[in-house]
Amino acid sequence: MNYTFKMIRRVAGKNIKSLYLPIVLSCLDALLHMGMFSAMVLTIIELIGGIFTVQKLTLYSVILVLLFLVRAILFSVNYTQVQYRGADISAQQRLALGDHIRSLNLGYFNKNSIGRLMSTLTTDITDFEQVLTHSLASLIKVLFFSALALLFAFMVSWQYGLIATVLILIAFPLMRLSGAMSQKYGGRQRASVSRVISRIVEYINGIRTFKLYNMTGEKFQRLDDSFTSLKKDSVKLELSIMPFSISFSFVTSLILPAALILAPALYQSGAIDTQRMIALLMIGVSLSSMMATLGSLYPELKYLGKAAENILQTRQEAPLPYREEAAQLSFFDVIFSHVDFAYEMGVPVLRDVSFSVKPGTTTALVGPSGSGKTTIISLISRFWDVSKGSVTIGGCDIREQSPDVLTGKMAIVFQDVYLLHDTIANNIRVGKPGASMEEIIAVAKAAQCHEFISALPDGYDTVVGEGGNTLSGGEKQRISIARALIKDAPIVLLDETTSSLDADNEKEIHRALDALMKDKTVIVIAHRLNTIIGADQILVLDKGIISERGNHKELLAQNGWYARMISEQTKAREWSIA
Ligand SMILES: Nc1ncnc2c1ncn2[C@@H]1O[C@H](COP(=O)(O)OP(=O)(O)OP(=O)(O)O)[C@@H](O)[C@H]1O
Repeated sequence: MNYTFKMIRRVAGKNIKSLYLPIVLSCLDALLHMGMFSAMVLTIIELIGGIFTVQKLTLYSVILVLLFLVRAILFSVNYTQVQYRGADISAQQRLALGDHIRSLNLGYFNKNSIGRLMSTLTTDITDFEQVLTHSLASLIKVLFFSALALLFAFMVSWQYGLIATVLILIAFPLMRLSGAMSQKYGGRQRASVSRVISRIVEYINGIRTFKLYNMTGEKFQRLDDSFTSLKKDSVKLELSIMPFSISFSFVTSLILPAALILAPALYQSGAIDTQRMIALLMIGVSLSSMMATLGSLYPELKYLGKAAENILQTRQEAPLPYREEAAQLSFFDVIFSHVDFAYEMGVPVLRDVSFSVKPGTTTALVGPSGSGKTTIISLISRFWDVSKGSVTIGGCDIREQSPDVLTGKMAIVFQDVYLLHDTIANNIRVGKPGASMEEIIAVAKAAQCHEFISALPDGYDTVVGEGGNTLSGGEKQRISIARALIKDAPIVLLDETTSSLDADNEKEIHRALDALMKDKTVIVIAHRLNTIIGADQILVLDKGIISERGNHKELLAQNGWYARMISEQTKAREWSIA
């Protein structure tokens, strides 16, 4: 239990204070519960003793009603406070985790499935809130009440107190075992839940492909398998806890028969009077019912405590390091010096890459698929850090810069445009939060998308589907260029996408890109070589090495890969025109 408490304390941090009120109120409730219990015992004792009067009946009734009212008030105060604090804690935890996840190296997302992250941000945090606001307080109340009941048992009859203590001591290891099982198999079941979430996300994202290949329904085996394994792990969890829970319940349920046998025996031997006998029986009933609650609460708390462990694991992931007092970026050349990089140890992706890009110039990256072009862009934006060598901007090593500051200086247009499920205006505004409508329309015009946006029934207020599903590829692309334009960042990183567009769209996108690239430090991944003929510098990558460099003319003169590709693409164009 110590471990679970430690985990909860570490995750809760200063939120641990939220526990104080529910715990104090729960203990108070346990005391009042005990008061009601005593009033009932007295009533029964007096009824049996034949000394019950109307005055006493009135007195006990008033006491019981008052205690009931106070408990009801306490309960509603506690309940509303707990709901309020619980929602607050969840929101804080989610925001803090979201912030933390944003600061992590992209390598973290390679190692961890989306399902694991989603279940940490949803189920784990909700479960943690449940621990903090309900389960722990309930556990403490049960323990407090049981301790009081046991104390009374000793006061009424030390023999019964001793028997009840021995039974509880025998039952405790069983309870701990049920908790250990809950922790072990609960962890596996939680991992299964993560896998199911991953598969569902995969299924929804790929629904078009799955339909095309008739892989929907029962045929999407990976989804089915994840459901089956979740079912198995859930059953295993229940079955692993059950023997210990049942044994615990069996041993603790003996507390009541022990009272039923011992109380009359002690009474007959003259060791206790009628009142004590009745009190003993009532204590037996309460104690065994408290133990039954404890038997289910303890493994539940252990299961929920696992959520704290998952949250902590994510929080302990080290963010990208940077120096708080790093020099401010004011000059925006980009220099790669002898850069080596590998996503996985022993699999080099870039080797000894050196080049520089001056402000106001354009450098194009070309080369076969998998040669490392996107990786170069990812290193400039610090999605990853180099393994060897350095990348500097304005003379500063980018590893000293906070990722937020760095990406603030960059406008990035990816091949796969992601638009939020929001209005077109807000999607453009992502580039400059708080931008006015005039600014948005100005950049939309420059990005050649004002016309088609204005033609939509709701214009800039049109809500696009998540990922931008309701727009064409070219339209999404131009909106993403408008978003980059409004950011007006000094460095522009482009993954050019004209290959899948028709001629009109391509022309429009090029006009939009010209506006975006004007006077900036531009690095562009080019798939169609005819689009980069005017670039100041062209770097040809081959298996992570720069194999050719120069401008269009110089590379043609080198008569290497670039010259060959230009001639092939020219031939292909001639054929398509013919
Ligand atoms: N996140 C990743 N984890 C592991 N390996 C990766 C990752 N991203 C890319 N790679 C590998 O690194 C190599 C370079 O990939 P990169 O995407 O930089 O190539 P590229 O030249 O941009 O290719 P393309 O033109 O097809 O987009 C490839 O072998 C690729 O499989």
